Amino acid sequence: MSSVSVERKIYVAGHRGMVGSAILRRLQARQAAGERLQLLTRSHAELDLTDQAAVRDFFASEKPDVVVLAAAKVGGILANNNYPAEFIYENLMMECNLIHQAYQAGVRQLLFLGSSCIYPKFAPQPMPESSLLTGVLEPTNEPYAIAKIAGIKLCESYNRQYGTDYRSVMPTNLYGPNDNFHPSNSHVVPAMLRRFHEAVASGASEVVVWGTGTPKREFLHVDDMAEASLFVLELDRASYEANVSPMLSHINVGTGQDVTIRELAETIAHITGFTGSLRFDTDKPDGTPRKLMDVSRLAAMGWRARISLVDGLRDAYDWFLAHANEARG
Ligand SMILES: NC(=O)C1=CN([C@@H]2O[C@H](COP(=O)(O)OP(=O)(O)OC[C@H]3O[C@@H](n4cnc5c(N)ncnc54)[C@H](OP(=O)(O)O)[C@@H]3O)[C@@H](O)[C@H]2O)C=CC1
Ligand SMILES: C[C@H]1O[C@H](OP(=O)(O)OP(=O)(O)OC[C@H]2O[C@@H](n3cnc4c(=O)[nH]c(N)nc43)[C@H](O)[C@@H]2O)[C@@H](O)[C@@H](O)C1=O
Repeated sequence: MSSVSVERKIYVAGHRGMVGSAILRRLQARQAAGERLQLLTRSHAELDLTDQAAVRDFFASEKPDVVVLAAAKVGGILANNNYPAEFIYENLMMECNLIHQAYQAGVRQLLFLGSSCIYPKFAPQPMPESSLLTGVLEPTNEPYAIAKIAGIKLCESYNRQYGTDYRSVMPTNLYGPNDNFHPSNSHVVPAMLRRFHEAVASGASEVVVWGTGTPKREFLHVDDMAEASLFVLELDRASYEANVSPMLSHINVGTGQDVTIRELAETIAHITGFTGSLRFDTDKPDGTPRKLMDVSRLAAMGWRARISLVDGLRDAYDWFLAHANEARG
């Protein structure tokens, strides 16, 4: 007897962003290999996800089976600190609209992307999922973190009350193709790739690095993140539920290894060919001293990161060189 697979209609929200585009690339590759998938996307200009009525109409007419929520107001430490109202308002609105309207339209499965900044500033290291809501948050990104925590709790609440299958992954700091290379609003990896590249091009003898250089961060290449996202989304429900609980259902995604910001700067100097000196601008915030993910929950489910930091940074830099004119920022 031949089995006929049912075509799934998957809506990737935020498909033009770094993570959404990486997830879309993987899904398109599977589609090209013959998998029965219908991929649904809308740019920000076509559908403003903070607009409740527009999101309601979109879900009512398109009725996707699965939603990947990779759209968000995103930025580095300074952007979070400078625009707290935008970070809390836009993220809460997008999450409420998408999760509620997905439920209303009968969406079976949804994957919400949060962030490692949901954990307390001084959480135990590495940070297990259970450290959520056990302490005070890092002030530079508290509004964004509160919105991300609300996203987790929205998914859990709809699951508990309505029996939906809405899952959450918490990525560590990400980087890779399609990143935002804005000089001041971006995250540290794209900011440094650009700044060191420009220093080499201009013959500058010094590059400024924000903060003291002592904070530690864990970095995951976006292709690993895309793979992990689809891995979690597609785990059968019994396996997923065996590893989570209804009120602690999110899953950390990372490499389980971190480096200091100084070490990151030295590695990026090497990759870009910068041989001058580093100057640490201690007027800029350090943020959380350390945020290393405990990735044992995801490892127990069967997924591990594959791309090393050096290989991943080279790939991101190659992408930047090839797309210098069109890169965001
Ligand atoms: N980058 C990182 O280091 C990390 C990211 N994450 C999370 O991963 C997810 C994806 O992040 P990332 O890909 O880096 O972010 P990007 O900024 O690269 O992409 C975000 C996407 O969301 C879209 N978007 C933003 N606002 C709206 C809106 N009002 N309506 C419709 N679309 C909108 C953007 O469109 P447009 O650009 O046109 O506005 C963009 O396509 C987010 O949830 C983020 O919080 C978590 C941890 C680390
Ligand atoms: C993903 C994560 O991203 C943010 O938190 P963050 O981890 O602090 O991320 P960041 O990449 O901006 O900085 C990491 C470290 O690097 C240092 N640093 C040095 N030089 C530059 C620099 O040139 N740019 C930036 N941005 N940082 C620099 C910087 O001072 C800090 O010590 C939040 O949005 C948070 O909400 C979130 O989710």
